[in-house]
Amino acid sequence: MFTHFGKVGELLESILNDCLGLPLNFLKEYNHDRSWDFMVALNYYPATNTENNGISEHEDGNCITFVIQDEVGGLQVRKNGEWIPVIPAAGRIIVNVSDVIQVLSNNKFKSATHRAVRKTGRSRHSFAFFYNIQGDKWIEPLPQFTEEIGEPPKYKGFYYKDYQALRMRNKSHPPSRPEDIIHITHYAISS
Ligand SMILES: O=C(O)CCC(=O)C(=O)O
Ligand SMILES: [Fe+2]
Repeated sequence: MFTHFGKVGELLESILNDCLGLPLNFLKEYNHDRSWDFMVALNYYPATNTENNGISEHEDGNCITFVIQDEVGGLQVRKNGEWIPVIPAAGRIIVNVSDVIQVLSNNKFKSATHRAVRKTGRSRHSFAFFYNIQGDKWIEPLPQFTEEIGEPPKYKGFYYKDYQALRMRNKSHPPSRPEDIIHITHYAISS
């Protein structure tokens, strides 16, 4: 299954490549190392009356994420400030664009803001596959979305592993102030 997801990721990446108008196989060649891909199984226990967030609002830090949720549902995506429930259906795979694509495309494609909300009295299970990029890759807005079209870059460049380390630190040493949690905006260039 893991290898199949990697292949589906490559296919989706090639579709994104075309949608972004990049040269043929550009993303495939840029992101050819599959060793940082990973998959997790998630269990969410029934919500209580006081707490129901299975996983709070966030964007994923990788390239493309696949989510498979069970029939209980609960995944929600934010669109124009509203939370839209992702209705579960057998065989359905949800695809989220994540932070690396947002940076490379200089915000042409946005990283999906999503969360999982537990239902009162129901347990929920999901899988997430993170199609990733190797840690030593330098990530910055591509010239096709900046200098070639006269747009300023919206992000400073960074090594992917440094961003991942900062995100891990969010978890191992959660900052007391929510505004100190590291998001991709950490690298944003204010205009
Ligand atoms: O459980 C889900 O439906 C989503 C999980 C998720 O967003 C994540 O692990 O990043
Ligand atoms: Fe996520």
